[in-house]
Amino acid sequence: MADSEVLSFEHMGLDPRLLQAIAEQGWARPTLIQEKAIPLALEGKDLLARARTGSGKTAAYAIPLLQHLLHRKATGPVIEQAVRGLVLVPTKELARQAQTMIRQLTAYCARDVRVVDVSASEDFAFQRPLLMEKPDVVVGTPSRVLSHLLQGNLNLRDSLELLVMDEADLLFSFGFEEELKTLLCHLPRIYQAFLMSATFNEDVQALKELVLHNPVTLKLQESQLPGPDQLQQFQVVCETEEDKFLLLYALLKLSLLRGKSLLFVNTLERSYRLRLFLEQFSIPACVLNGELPLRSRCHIISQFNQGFYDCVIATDEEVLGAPVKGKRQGQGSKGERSADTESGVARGIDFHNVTAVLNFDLPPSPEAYIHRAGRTARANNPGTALTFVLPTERPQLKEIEEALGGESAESMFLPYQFRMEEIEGFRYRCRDAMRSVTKQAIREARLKEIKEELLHSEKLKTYFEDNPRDLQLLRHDRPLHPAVVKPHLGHVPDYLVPPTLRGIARPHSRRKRNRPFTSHRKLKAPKTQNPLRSFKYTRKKPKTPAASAKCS
Ligand SMILES: Nc1ncnc2c1ncn2[C@@H]1O[C@H](COP(=O)(O)OP(=O)(O)OP(=O)(O)O)[C@@H](O)[C@H]1O
Repeated sequence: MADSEVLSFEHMGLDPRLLQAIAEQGWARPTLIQEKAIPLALEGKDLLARARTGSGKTAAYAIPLLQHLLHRKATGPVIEQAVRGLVLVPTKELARQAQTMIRQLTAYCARDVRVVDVSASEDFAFQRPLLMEKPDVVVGTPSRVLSHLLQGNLNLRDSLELLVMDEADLLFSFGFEEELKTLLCHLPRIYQAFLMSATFNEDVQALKELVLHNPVTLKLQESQLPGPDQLQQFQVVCETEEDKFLLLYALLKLSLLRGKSLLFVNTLERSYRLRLFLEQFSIPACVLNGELPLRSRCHIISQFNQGFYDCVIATDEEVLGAPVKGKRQGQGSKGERSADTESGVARGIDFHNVTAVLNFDLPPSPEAYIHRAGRTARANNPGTALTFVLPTERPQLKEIEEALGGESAESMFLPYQFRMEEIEGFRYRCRDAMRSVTKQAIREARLKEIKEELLHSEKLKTYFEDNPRDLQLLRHDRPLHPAVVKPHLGHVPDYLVPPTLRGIARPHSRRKRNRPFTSHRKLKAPKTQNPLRSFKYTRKKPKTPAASAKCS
């Protein structure tokens, strides 16, 4: 649709205070899902909305929710203060993110619309008085909201008018089913409801029947991920596991991969393995997983968004409850979740300006691929996703490709041609580093990190509340296993840098601690800039062996 035909926020009949907040966000026009969903929601329709990752679904439900509340207060008879909006999300990080977005949108009407995230604190006693004040909107995970309902801290039966379920496909999948069903018994018979997600599965269908009444289904025709002009998707076949480590080493150590990157692995164990491996070369990285305390997780995300770290290693493995073997992400481990189990902590998180997502391990399902790759190329920003594939994993990659792009003749994954023989000189040091990362070292590192983060978490709670500036001194990428760090490996001798890369490789050196990126590094990558900048991809076989590794 041409720009001129896009319905603007100004023409949606929104409260001026909302418009002011939207303008402050710098959003010139609604995204496609916002343009379609907001008017329908304002008409009072139930919505089942699927739109691609990073397309602004949070505001697509938050804006009509807030408009409804503001309109109700401004025009109706004086009404009793009550909780009229409920936003359910599958993880605590998402609850925090949703609350933040709602707070930003209510910047000019904060007195009229109050929001409380009930997942933010472990402490029920702390939340009870907040809920007694009857905030207009409550945000939380189903289990937390249900606990408050059962304890009598929250009553929705007489007041709820609007229910939102974000990442709806996950809400049922990770054992929330029973809790959700019980929770729904505490809601009134009639309310407006929105179900939102980037991916739908049969659980969404079940939820739809439980909560929606004659909904409008918005399955936007756009693909589940941004198009190739915004998101470039590559795959690289690595012959062995060792090749994966070697290639990653070269990409990071020679700064062939520039900007902020998210590395995805399939298990917690792998995330620490990778971190300890990189650590030996003085390549700092944080690990982000659901085993860490919530405050640490949120702090890592916030620091990453502020530019403190180049590299975060994330896992979408379910933690604290045994992951269910052979189960796809987003598919039912129903009823098997322990009270605090959460799904992958990166799901739905709005990481800012990620230039590249690296699937160091092949995602276990097409849904997992979508949600991982969707952490880059968000809003209008460009991004790159690079997937490492072992020869035995080719059939799974094909499955992902077919699920995403159909059986179109042209592969959606561009081959990332890399001449591994050029980095053979690094193999010995990589092998050596891999050998140092024993199971014992991983166990110790994991334990150490948890202990440290629990300590941090307490500090974050008390001291840093009064000294927010000091938060910046707390880092999550310090070496976990100093005993295995080999200072000489931090240096890359010139003779090891492949001749074809000499002009472009910038051997990575550990940055000074406690410093975020200098301001120029915070800048977004220009649209045309490919973070995997040192190589060009070719759809056809290169004519000469060197043709695939051209300097940009
Ligand atoms: N109209 C808009 N114009 C520009 N940017 C926007 C607009 N609306 C939202 N955004 C930005 O887009 C980014 C992604 O938004 P959001 O997190 O809501 O995406 P999402 O669709 O929920 O993604 P996911 O499916 O991954 O959870 C955010 O940084 C948000 O500030």
